[in-house]
Amino acid sequence: MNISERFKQPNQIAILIDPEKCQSEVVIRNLVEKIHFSGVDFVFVGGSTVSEKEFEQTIGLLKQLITIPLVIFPGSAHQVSEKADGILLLNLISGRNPDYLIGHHVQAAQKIIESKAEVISTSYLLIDGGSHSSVAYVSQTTPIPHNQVSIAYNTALAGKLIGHQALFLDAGSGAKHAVSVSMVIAMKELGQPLIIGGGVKSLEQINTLHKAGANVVVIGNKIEEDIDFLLDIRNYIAEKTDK
Ligand SMILES: CC(C)=CCC/C(C)=C/CC/C(C)=C/CC/C(C)=C/COP(=O)(O)OP(=O)(O)O
Ligand SMILES: O=P(O)(O)OC[C@@H](O)CO
Ligand SMILES: [Mg+2]
Repeated sequence: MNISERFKQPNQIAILIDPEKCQSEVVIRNLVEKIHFSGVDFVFVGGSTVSEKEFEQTIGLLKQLITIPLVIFPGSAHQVSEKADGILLLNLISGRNPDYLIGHHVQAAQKIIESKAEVISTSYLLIDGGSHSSVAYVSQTTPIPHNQVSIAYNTALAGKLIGHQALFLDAGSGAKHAVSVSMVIAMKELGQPLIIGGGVKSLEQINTLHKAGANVVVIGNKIEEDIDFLLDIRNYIAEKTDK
């Protein structure tokens, strides 16, 4: 099954590895071992302020170690690699910065074709999560207010009409509040694979987002703070599979 087909499955989890924060080989090996044991569905790799060298080192090692789909979640054109299985070709359509609507894409286009990674064109909406996120800062864009479901819906609808294959709502790394259940439920109507991230720190939140219709819940910071959360995730996945 290719990645865009996999994204349509329910109740999935992706772990985000930010190369900027994961430089030691020992740390990465240990993390990958726990990720495999946990049974999560994807590893996403990317960050808003990653250097090319950090990115290349991390993706090179991950490619050797990872047995589940490795998907690039790039913050800039230099985060493209032939070593990944897929790449989220993000369009930051909650913002109005042309660099994040088409600029980085032009810079990356040749490298993406050469990489042969599966390209998943993705509407990327930044939703206010109660703290100023790195993505908002780097992209110099303003997130959609947390409770403005109709603005988010119309933005995502435009992305779907443009032809994007997936929809990613991100409250921003380390958000105080994850994307709301009412926003997730509203977005489900669009019938696109729905990826939700930012500020998810508990199994309860994962479960609530899954029940609301998120196909993929992305966890970044929580694993950086507490790697053993992957054991809790393992139990969560086992329980879901039993049902
Ligand atoms: C077309 C290509 C190849 C790149 C541009 C892609 C676009 C439009 C990106 C959107 C904006 C952006 C900067 C996204 C970065 C996404 C990401 C991986 C965020 C998570 O990590 P950090 O924001 O680094 O989190 P921390 O602040 O915790 O380090
Ligand atoms: O680090 P956290 O808060 O889990 O966020 C993950 C990701 O969606 C950020 O772009
Ligand atoms: Mg970062």
